Amino acid sequence: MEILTKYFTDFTEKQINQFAALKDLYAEWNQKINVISRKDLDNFYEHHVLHSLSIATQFNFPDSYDIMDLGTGGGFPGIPLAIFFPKVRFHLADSINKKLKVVEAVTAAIDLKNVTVQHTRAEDIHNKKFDVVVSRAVAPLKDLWYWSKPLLKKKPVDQPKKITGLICLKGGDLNNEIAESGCRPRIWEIEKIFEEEFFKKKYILQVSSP
Ligand SMILES: C[S@@+](CC[C@H](N)C(=O)[O-])C[C@H]1O[C@@H](n2cnc3c(N)ncnc32)[C@H](O)[C@@H]1O
Repeated sequence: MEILTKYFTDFTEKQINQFAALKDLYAEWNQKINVISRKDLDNFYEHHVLHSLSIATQFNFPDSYDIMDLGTGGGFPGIPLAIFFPKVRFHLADSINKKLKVVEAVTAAIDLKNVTVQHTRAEDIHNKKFDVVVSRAVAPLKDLWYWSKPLLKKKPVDQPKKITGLICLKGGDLNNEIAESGCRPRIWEIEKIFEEEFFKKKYILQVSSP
């Protein structure tokens, strides 16, 4: 937990309690349904929670936002972001239903009211639109953008600064992946935000809505 308060100093008591409860909840649920690797469980707050919250260091989502977490698995980055932005609505979708059982159990246990879940492939959602799609460790940028584009609200012409589009967490050498995607994402190096070794060569990418 200290690694969170090292970088974020304005949590409410409710947020502190919610973040603090996560580790035991995931340790317990992970024995039944594997959503995070055993090794990562030892570094749970750094590898999962802080990594997810890197997005919150660069984007201050307005309360009116609807955000989808595409391929949320056990709830990353969606659950940490939903705790961080308690008035923003988060829709966590995954194609594997049993992982969503973990999301439902965790959100219920910490009384996180701004999260909905959907068992679906992203490409099968046709009746919802979002201000932003977030995603971590799901697919190459090309596929993520292909799936996200129809799910995104159009960028209003009179609000050029509005935060829009696909915001995804990626690692390693991105040159080929970006070239193959045909997108021109904005890129942030997480190692410039958080000093821990884990964040070397990890990036936040944003492709704005058309
Ligand atoms: C490696 S896991 C990552 C889970 C989570 N985002 C995280 O970072 O811990 C990838 C997840 O993406 C989901 N997934 C892959 N393609 C998908 C799609 N087209 N629509 C919805 N979920 C998808 C998989 O079911 C899996 O749970």
